Amino acid sequence: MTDILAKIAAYKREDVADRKRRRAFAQVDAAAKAASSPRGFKAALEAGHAPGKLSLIAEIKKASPSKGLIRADFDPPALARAYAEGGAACLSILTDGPSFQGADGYLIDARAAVALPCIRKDFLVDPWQVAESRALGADAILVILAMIDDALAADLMSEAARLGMDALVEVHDEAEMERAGKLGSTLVGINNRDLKSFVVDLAVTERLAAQAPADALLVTESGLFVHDDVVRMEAAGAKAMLVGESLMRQVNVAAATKALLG
Ligand SMILES: O=P(O)(O)OC[C@@H](O)[C@@H](O)c1c[nH]c2ccccc12
Repeated sequence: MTDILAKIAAYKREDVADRKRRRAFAQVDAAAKAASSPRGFKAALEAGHAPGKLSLIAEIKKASPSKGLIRADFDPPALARAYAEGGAACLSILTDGPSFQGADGYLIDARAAVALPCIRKDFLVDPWQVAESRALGADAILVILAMIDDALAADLMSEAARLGMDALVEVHDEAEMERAGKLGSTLVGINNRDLKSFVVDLAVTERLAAQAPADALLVTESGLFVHDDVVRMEAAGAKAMLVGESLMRQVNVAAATKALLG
């Protein structure tokens, strides 16, 4: 059986080919350059952490392949405002439709509702998508090393830099952490979830943090539910955290965000 990442990569390549047929690169690039200025995603994470406090990237996610529907009452601008009120430093917005019930419009609408920097949470397999992300207003992109080779990762990162965006380079094991270092990543996310098996284990961050590039800002991703998890991840060396499900399941998202931050 092919894993979910391979399946997603296959439909993304088709989707990008289709989008490229409908829109020339020059058009996307012009839209990227005309978009609202990047808000400084990494800078906001740096400014937001202190001893005893991790910066929060709060995720707007309706559904996922591992959990199915997570939140039925789904209003991205209202969620963005609740996260901002709760103390998030940045937002993450899923734009992938087939697996996460996301949409490009959710990024546009959530970002317009707040002043926080936003990362487009999607699966990038072509530099064309980086300019598209900026055109949608994204302040950062996600580079999932489990999905692509180093040459493509380097292309995505340089395209992000060209457009003034940060790149969050996501790793899940030692080999990927080594690749992140060689790529010169300064914003590294350790995903506690194995995207192939969906197994989540906070010990992944504890195991890999020590191997992170010395000058990188370390983000722990996935599977954080309570403040004790946050304390544990800070002790492991994380400076920021990416949290979706546990906050998306709450009725009062602002209060839950404050409680998680402690
Ligand atoms: O909902 P969680 O367990 O708090 O996880 C959030 C985030 O880390 C997760 O959505 C994520 C991390 N990397 C990804 C890559 C693609 C899609 C989703 C993700």
